[in-house]
Amino acid sequence: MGRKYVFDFDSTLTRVEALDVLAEITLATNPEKGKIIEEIQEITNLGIDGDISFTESLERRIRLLKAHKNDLDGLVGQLKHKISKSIENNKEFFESYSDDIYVISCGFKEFIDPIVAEYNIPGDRVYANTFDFDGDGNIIGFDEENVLASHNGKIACLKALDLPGEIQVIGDGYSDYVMREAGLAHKFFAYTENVHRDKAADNADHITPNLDEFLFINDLPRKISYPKNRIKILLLENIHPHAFDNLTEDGFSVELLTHSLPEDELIEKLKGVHVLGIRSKTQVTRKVLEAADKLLVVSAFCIGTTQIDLTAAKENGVVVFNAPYSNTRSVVELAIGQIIMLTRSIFPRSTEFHQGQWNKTAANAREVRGKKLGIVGYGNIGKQLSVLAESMGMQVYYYDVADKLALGNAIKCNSLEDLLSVSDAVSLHIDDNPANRNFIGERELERMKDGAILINLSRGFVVDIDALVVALNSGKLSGAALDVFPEEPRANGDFYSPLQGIPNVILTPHIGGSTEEAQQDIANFVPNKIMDYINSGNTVDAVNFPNIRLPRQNNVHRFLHIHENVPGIMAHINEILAKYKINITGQFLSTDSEVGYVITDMDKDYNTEVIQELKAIEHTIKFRVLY
Ligand SMILES: NC(=O)c1ccc[n+]([C@@H]2O[C@H](COP(=O)([O-])OP(=O)(O)OC[C@H]3O[C@@H](n4cnc5c(N)ncnc54)[C@H](O)[C@@H]3O)[C@@H](O)[C@H]2O)c1
Ligand SMILES: O=C(O)CC[C@@H](O)C(=O)O
Repeated sequence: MGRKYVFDFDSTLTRVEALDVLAEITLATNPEKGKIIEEIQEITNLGIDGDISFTESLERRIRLLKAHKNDLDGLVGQLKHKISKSIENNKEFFESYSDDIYVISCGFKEFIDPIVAEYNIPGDRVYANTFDFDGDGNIIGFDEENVLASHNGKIACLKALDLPGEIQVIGDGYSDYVMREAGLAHKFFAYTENVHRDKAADNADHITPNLDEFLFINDLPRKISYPKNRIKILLLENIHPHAFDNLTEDGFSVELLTHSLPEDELIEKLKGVHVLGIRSKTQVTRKVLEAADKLLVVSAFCIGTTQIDLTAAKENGVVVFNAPYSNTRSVVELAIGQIIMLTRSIFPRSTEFHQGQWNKTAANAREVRGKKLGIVGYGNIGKQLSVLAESMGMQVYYYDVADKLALGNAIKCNSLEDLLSVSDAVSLHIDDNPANRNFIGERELERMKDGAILINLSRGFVVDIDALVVALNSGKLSGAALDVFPEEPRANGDFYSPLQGIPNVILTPHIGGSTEEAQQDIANFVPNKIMDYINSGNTVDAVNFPNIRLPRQNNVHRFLHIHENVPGIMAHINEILAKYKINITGQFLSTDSEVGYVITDMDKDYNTEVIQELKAIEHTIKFRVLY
């Protein structure tokens, strides 16, 4: 007398409408294939939404299909590979609840039975239409006596079944919903994993984006403890749409905003959000991190992370990732372009021309070949610039606070002063450490060669802008290119800089890393880090957290425990695990001076009360269960 689960087949158990797949098979060589398939899909949708009678929809489609009995084997073969992802992942539910699961479909038993048999659903619990064949095996129609061939046939079918207990219907179409409307089912779950039909969703008791959510709501056995659609991701600052696609494809609920948000709005928007994605504008302050009680990850879809309070993030158990390499080549290419443009005084010539002036002159126009380029910060960007600049015939000098090996013929300088005094062009590529504020000021500019050029593609606060204005106006420097500024706006619009209007100064709005290639690469790299952490607990490449690379584990449960790094926590965790007689199959610990991160893998069967005890350990920051 327990609960019964009534599943639809097409677009619910499978990702597709089976007759559409059959059409692809039977019309493979038909020159009108595209048109006919479109027509079939239109008719399917009209039938599903109840806009034409189902019988009519079926008759019209079968006529267009021109299918043969032999085509059905091919169809079944293809459908086996088109089972909905979350259905495939939750075979355990179909095994454990086999006796309570029914399929009521307006499709055909000839292809449904062999598919659902693999999910423990026998043919006698599959209610569907059957084909009529002629003597040569051609499909010429269907059994018109079957109630499922008629309008609202599912209602008649379920009524005739007269199932005891609570009945829950899971389907994507209006014909599934009507069983609930007719009072024959207790609940209707609109299944939107493959298709979102407004009419079904609007009338549903629950919208279930996958089977995980359905099983979670009903507390049924399932592959993952917490459905991914419940994990909310907020992406700000116009992050490349590939990131949205990658994360939604993995099942997360993602919201994409084009701009950054100020502190108060961010706090409000982060309510219930588990992952925040930003670029360089959004300030993720301590106040934001302390208010965001659900937040697990902040991801910088760029290199710099000083916009995030990394210490506060760590103290709140929030892991921070970035993309340290993806946009480096784009920055280097821009730097090369700027070195050439400034050395040739191209921008003044271009500006004059735009104003109607033809000024053909060689004054202040030089080749870069043989000139000396001083690179400050010989990291991922500085080193690549070194190689490209050398290949253009420049002599490269570099200075870095860390000991860095020279690439090619580059010459290491022992002090910044040495580099400044020798370079015709100085390019800044130091990191965003706050100690680098006003790194280049009046004194450093004074040390530069007369007529040299300065390029800053690192961080705005690194250069004292007022001092630079003086150096440019006095002719001490012959040009400059700036892509980054001490204060940058949150969104596109008006912007003022005292550098505006000074000749031979190239100003760009922080676009060093803004190329299609870089943004696409970031949109693949960072979501992988997010998914790796959320799905398995990996913190490899986290910028503020002890790094753990976990082995892939099958058929285990995983506890993730983040705590303040004080003595005795590990022992305490293991005491509790021992008390509950938990069979540990793997345990990993990584700490830094502030936090400890312990991952424990264990056999699947355990007393869930252990979770409350582990959460209650003093100094616990965050606790998660994965399986
Ligand atoms: N304009 C853009 O759109 C854009 C795009 C990407 C990166 N960036 C910025 O470019 C900078 C460099 O990026 P990266 O990936 O090469 O970083 P990186 O960390 O690989 O390299 C930075 C190097 O600077 C050195 N350094 C730091 N402070 C120094 C100092 N005071 N004196 C000398 N050397 C110092 C470090 O030791 C390191 O080797 C970062 O600030 C980054 O945020 C800007
Ligand atoms: O794309 C951005 O917003 C920032 C680019 C750059 O400054 C970085 O830190 O990678």
